[in-house]
Amino acid sequence: MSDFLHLERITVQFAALRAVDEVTIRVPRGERRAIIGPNGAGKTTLFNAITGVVRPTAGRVLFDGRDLTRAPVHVRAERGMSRTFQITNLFPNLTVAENMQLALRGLSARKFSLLGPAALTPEEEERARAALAISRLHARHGTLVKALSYGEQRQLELAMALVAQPKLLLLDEPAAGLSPAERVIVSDIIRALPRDLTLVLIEHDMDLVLTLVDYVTCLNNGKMLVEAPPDQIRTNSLVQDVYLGKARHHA
Ligand SMILES: Nc1ncnc2c1ncn2[C@@H]1O[C@H](COP(=O)(O)OP(=O)(O)OP(=O)(O)O)[C@@H](O)[C@H]1O
Repeated sequence: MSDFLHLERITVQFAALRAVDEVTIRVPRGERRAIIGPNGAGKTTLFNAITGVVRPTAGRVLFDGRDLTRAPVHVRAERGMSRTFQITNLFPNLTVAENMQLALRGLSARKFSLLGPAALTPEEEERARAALAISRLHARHGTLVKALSYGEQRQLELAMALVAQPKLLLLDEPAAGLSPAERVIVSDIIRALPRDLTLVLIEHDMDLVLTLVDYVTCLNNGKMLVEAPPDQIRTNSLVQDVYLGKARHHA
């Protein structure tokens, strides 16, 4: 079977720094993949190269049978990529439902209408309802975003990414800044996502991430360090060295 997402020798150079250095990753359809690595390893830059925020200096991004290396962000979104961000991207003075409506507008040609916000079609209503249900926010649809807990705001970001009905969902540190109880909720939500949805996620919390994914790519200094299933990553001496090495460095 051909790879669903194939990053082929991706290099991203910022002046003298190679933030990503000839990284090749193949993710089959339906796989859940984590990208881990210490601070500055190149995880976010690689994510940005996948979604089109950053143009690789060299290499190719192949997705669902197409070469999207030069495609702009919106074309990748149309082809089925959706992502969440580390920083929150919501409208705090609008309700959950209104934020969902704006996410849907962003996907629709009607976003350029001069006639003001048209009502959602029944099909869009159903998509919003389903995305909120998966993200366990269906009971909060009339709540202002600023009245949500931080964890619920992260759940709403997930719902806004899901409403696009993506084929590939990219999650940028979904558990960052969450309390232990909120982490449990978010990881349960991720675990319960449809199995045919391909997931790539960056996460610093190694204990959490290793329970969520099928396969792990560990980067260090922009380079591929190790690729292995979670149980092998836990005991891998190279991975332990880069994490413990950084921990000693920061101590
Ligand atoms: N736009 C940019 N211009 C210059 N250097 C950059 C830029 N973006 C990232 N870098 C550098 O590239 C390297 C990789 O950064 P990146 O944010 O991809 O790492 P990361 O693994 O996501 O780190 P963290 O876990 O801290 O978020 C770092 O040295 C960073 O300072």
